[in-house]
Amino acid sequence: MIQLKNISLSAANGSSRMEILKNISIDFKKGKFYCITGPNGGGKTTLAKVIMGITKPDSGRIYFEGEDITDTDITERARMGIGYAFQQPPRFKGIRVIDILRIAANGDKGIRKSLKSVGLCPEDYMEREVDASLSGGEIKRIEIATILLKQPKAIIYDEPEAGVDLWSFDALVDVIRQNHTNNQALTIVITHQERILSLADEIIVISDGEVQARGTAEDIMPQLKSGICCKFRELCGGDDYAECIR
Ligand SMILES: Nc1ncnc2c1ncn2[C@@H]1O[C@H](COP(=O)(O)OP(=O)(O)OP(=O)(O)O)[C@@H](O)[C@H]1O
Repeated sequence: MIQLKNISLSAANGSSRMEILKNISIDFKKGKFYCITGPNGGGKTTLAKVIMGITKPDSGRIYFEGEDITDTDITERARMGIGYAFQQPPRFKGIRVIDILRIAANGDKGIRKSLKSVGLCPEDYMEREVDASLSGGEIKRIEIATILLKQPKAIIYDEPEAGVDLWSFDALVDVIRQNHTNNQALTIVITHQERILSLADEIIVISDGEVQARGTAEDIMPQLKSGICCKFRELCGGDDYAECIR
């Protein structure tokens, strides 16, 4: 459904250039649940931004449902049915929560339900502005409600757990899982959380701009836990993965 072919990207680093993504090729299949994990700074968010059309790769091609979308931007990709929940969602001063939900839903249908599904009381939030007054966890949940209303064919969540309290986290994981089961959308979650990783049909480990390992949760989880996953032992100095990313 989404195919990445030989994606490379570098950025200026003083007088030289730093390779952020190194020749990444991944074929994300329709209806599957993927998790992308790996150490901080490994290239996960950059890869998500390349898929969404926020960042253009130096080389390589991106395909969606067989169509080459490399030269399209985020608006076109969203229109085609690719949704992205930012690691740090943007804020819009002067725009109310209900306004962005209405745009997503193309009307009022399902708005209240979507807010409730992410654990927010509609009465408390619909008239609030999507500005700095919302906490990190609140804006993250509102963004997820927006994306679920759009019902994209493919959804990328960038660390949905970030800033969300433990109790709400459990509910949020259920929302992501249920949406995946009900809509059979392609789901890609960038995460460090074992609870989400364990839901994956496939886990892709990205470190140092490269795919270091991939496989089922059954295959990869024990490797992540014992720190023997490819370069992790080297990166962690022998500590286990959980310690490495803490
Ligand atoms: N525009 C840029 N210019 C220079 N360096 C960049 C740029 N964007 C990303 N980087 C660097 O590329 C590397 C990968 O960043 P990225 O945000 O993709 O990592 P990540 O795996 O998502 O990390 P985290 O788990 O902390 O979210 C980092 O070293 C980051 O500093």
